[in-house]
Amino acid sequence: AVDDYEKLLKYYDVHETIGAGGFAKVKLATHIFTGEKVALKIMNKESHGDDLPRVKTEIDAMKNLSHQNVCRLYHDTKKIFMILEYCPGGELFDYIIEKDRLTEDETRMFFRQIVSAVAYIHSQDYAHRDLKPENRFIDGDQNLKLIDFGVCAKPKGGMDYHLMICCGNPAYAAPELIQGKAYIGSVADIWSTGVLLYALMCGYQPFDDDNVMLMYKKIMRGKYDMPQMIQVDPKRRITVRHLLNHPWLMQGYSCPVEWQNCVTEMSVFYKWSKGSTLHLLSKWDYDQTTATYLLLLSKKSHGKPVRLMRSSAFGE
Ligand SMILES: O=C(Nc1ccc2c(c1)CCNCC2)c1ccc(-c2cn[nH]c2)cc1OCc1ccccc1
Repeated sequence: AVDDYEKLLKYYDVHETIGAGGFAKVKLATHIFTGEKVALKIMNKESHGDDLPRVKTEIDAMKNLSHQNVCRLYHDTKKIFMILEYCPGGELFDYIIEKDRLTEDETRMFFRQIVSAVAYIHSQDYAHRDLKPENRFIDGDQNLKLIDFGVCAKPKGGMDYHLMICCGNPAYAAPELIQGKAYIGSVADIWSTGVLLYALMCGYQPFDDDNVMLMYKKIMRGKYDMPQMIQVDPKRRITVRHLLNHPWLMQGYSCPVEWQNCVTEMSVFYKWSKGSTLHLLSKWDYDQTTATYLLLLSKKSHGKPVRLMRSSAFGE
């Protein structure tokens, strides 16, 4: 690990430690060639590397996920050091605490980003399984970034495959998950996202109790009439697709939540498979495909919707 660290110092200036958790500590760093700030996550010695499946799960997942609301992994060295997207806003959890609770408009602004990230990872056949405010960081432009894919699942049999492992924070865990039943990861993610929405709006969790068993009873009871996300019956729970254009989420916005990243947006727009889109892009022919992709990236970096239109519907 020491020589790995030495190698890292050729490319990054490492600064102070800003956070330390169970598995790792996080230091601020600067990527020397670009001058861009990054976060350096260092796995703890004893729990380092591949003998901890969680680290491998997290790194493999982050390598397959590229989205404006998912924290980017830029570089990993043999599962000990991870160079990650810089999120100076810290945890959404702390943000809610210090603001007590958010206005409806601010909640909607954040929640659209939360739903966008969930829709995207589900479209890539990943279920996060530990969605909570602590796993959302705010970057320098008030964008939310989803982190911690340590317990995520990419079921071999696709998203309808039933999972068994019970994981995540009980306060955000779906009823079917805490009952130890076989559950569908993406459906359980919707429950957690519903609990998160409640916490954003109210400043406290819907099902809370110091006694975990009493909390479980509250979760099982459901306690709300006409719920769509914290719906106890997983079969009747709203799907993320229906969330994207839910009236409450559309209020004040002209369009449904964009969840595609640039490649998926292009493949849908051109009606190409993801594979051939990636192939055409990797040729860098500097033809209209290259232009479309680079201009879409530029739109995204300026916080504009990651969307392509056939007609000149963008006005001026
Ligand atoms: O960039 C990150 N954090 C971060 C960077 C700068 C600042 C702050 C925080 C807040 C504290 N004041 C200084 C400004 C940052 C990025 C990615 C990840 C990460 C991605 N997968 N796993 C971890 C973790 C990060 O941090 C952890 C943290 C540190 C202090 C508090 C809150 C959170």
